[in-house]
Amino acid sequence: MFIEPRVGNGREAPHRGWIEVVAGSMFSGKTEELIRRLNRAKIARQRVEIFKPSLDTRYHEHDVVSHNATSIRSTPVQLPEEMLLLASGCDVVGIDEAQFFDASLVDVCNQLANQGTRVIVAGLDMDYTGKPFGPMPALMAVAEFVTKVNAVCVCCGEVAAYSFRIAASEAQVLLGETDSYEARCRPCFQAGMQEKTPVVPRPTARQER
Ligand SMILES: Nc1ncnc2c1ncn2[C@@H]1O[C@H](COP(=O)(O)OP(=O)(O)O)[C@@H](O)[C@H]1O
Ligand SMILES: Cc1cn([C@H]2C[C@H](O)[C@@H](COP(=O)(O)O)O2)c(=O)[nH]c1=O
Ligand SMILES: [Zn+2]
Repeated sequence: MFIEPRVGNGREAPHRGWIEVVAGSMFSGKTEELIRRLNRAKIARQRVEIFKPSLDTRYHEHDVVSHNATSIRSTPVQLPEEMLLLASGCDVVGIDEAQFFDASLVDVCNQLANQGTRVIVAGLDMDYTGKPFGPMPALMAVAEFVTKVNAVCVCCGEVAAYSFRIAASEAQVLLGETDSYEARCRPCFQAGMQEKTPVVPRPTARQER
């Protein structure tokens, strides 16, 4: 479990701004962990703002909702820059589904942290092909704290770090849940990807000539 960092060393003015990233596959508990940290900040009477990309309307227009139905009020935004205005005066900013934002999210998070805001970002580290997703790798590089969470493989019960797409689309962005994705461990993900790869017939000796 993530323990909230203490600020300052007692000898100088404490510095409060930093970036935390919660990354992992689908169903790994990223949103639950984000909500847990934000609720604790609220209990500590800190001013909290939560954002999500406006394209993610799967469960609710305004709420961030986990697969386990826990939820928290959020503001959908199209561009990361909108957060700078909307979050002015906040102690803590939470961002869910960060993989859907463009690269400017990294600058925006840095700006917020530099001005003293605690920024907590949750998102998919990899897309359905196993490639790094959107601004997530860059955010993990600049963050002070990175928590990687895993799901349970639906095929074998092992630790699942991959989101395997069972729907037919090859677009990088395809909103969905268990209808379109499965949490899978490395071997089960690889096996599934191999099954998807079309078999190219080997040329016969006659065709090779
Ligand atoms: N394969 C799975 N592995 C782990 N949790 C799962 C799985 N399928 C469904 N869940 C549920 O999803 C919850 C996590 O949801 P959520 O926080 O929304 O994950 P994420 O944001 O990473 O997609 C778990 O507490 C559990 O109830
Ligand atoms: C792997 C993958 C996922 N998506 C979509 C599917 C869901 O709508 C979100 C992830 O939500 P979660 O809170 O992490 O479960 O992302 C996608 O568009 N492309 C992908 O490759
Ligand atoms: Zn498996």
